[in-house]
Amino acid sequence: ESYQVYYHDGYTYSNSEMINLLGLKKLLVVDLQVYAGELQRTLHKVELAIEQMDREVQQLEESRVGRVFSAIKQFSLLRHMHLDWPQWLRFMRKAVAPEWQKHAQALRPYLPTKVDFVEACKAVYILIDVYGLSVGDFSRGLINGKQYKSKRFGAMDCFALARHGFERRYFDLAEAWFEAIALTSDNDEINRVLGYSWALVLQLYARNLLNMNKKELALTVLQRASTLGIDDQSIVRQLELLERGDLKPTQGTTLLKIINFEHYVRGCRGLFDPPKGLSCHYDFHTHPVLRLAPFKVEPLSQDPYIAMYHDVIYDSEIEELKDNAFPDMERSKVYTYSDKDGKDTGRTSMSAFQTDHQYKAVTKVNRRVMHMTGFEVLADGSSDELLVLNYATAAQYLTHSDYFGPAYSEYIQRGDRIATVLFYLNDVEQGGKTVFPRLGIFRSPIKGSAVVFYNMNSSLQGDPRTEHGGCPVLVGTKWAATKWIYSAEQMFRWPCVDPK
Ligand SMILES: O=C(O)CCC(=O)C(=O)O
Ligand SMILES: [Fe+2]
Repeated sequence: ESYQVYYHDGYTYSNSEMINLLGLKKLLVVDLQVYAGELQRTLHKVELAIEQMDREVQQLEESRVGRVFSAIKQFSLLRHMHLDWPQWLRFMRKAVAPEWQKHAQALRPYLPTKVDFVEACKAVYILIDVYGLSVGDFSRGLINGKQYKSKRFGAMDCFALARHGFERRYFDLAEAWFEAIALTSDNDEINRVLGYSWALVLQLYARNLLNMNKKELALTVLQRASTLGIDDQSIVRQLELLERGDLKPTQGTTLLKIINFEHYVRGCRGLFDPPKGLSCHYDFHTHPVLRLAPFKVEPLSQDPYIAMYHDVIYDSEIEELKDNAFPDMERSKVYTYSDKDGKDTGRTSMSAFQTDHQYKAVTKVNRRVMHMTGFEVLADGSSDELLVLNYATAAQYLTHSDYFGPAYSEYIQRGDRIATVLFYLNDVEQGGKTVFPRLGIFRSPIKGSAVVFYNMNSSLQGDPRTEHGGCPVLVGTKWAATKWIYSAEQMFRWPCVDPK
């Protein structure tokens, strides 16, 4: 079995990149195994030598008591100390399995960077914040009342997340993560091998408590250190400083509050009321083929027009789209932000554009978009290529608009994104809703359905009410496909709308 390691700009929290990371881990474990084997053989040799030296020391000890060292013993000791010991000193400095160490070191550039790691921490914090989860429950795999067996954080995970919160001054959530460490079943892990110490954990925990103005509790935590058998000078010092009142609390903060964050969160939690006064209907008219097979349309909003279309993409097409897109998926970009590579923490999905005619499913889906909307999508510049998306657990697309506005460089030729068709390619176990915060509308993904919405008003200006987002996936993964349709080509297809 061989594993290929791909190097690219960072690891997103995503299925395809986790597969790469797993491959890397397997390679490194092999290196470490060989290293361990060599270490064991070396250890065995050293132990044999120690045994022998111990025996010699015993015999020399007897000579010392009698104060008679035979000429042989004298010579042998002198030779050993002069010739053997420099060898042993050299031996101790020598690397074990150096070529395997070199191999492992060479893989270092492929390890996730600080940026990747911070983004992963952020993703967890966003999940907790958006869904209002209890850190204690979440860390043990209890999510909205459902116990997930394989989803448990270890002590090191909880500590890393606590530290992230502490460093970013999210003291309340950090406290919950510090507490979660105690709930893990492997909390002896800290202190082992890599030199993390309980002393450090307790100090940061106490500091965090102080910042939350819980000085008494902070003192208790530090005092507990000695009963836990932790003997560390820095704890004693911190205790003194705290008792003397020399440590002052730092002001905390909360997670970034984006525009309409409150509404976004309400939508993601499914707390909006269902739309009123709209009823489902069959669409027989948008295209002649619909007379035979009408679409099932569930309107969500009349103005701006938003509707859910049911059973508009077949399972076989879905499989074809996913299979073809998966190997080409890259971190999704955001074009309207100034960030130069387009990578944005607000959009953490992976995606790949699929050219029309690249394979049958794309052609069929594009044609269906035309039947659903009555818009042209195949003519040059009339739409973006179909974008197949995968949101891993915790991935999301924060609130945004799909239109660009007049500053868009191709505004004159292409117009703007008049409509969006978003196909759902699977059911998501928990989370992953599409939310329109300003309109109080949300929808959970349903495999085979699509949301269709018009982004522009009847005078062809971007309609800010169409602002929407893809909520973080809480459990499972989310597959979707987006078709963005541009206005210029639709000149004669734009439905007449009653200006009210
Ligand atoms: O994934 C979602 O629910 C939203 C996707 C979206 O907004 C887009 O692709 O433009
Ligand atoms: Fe969008």
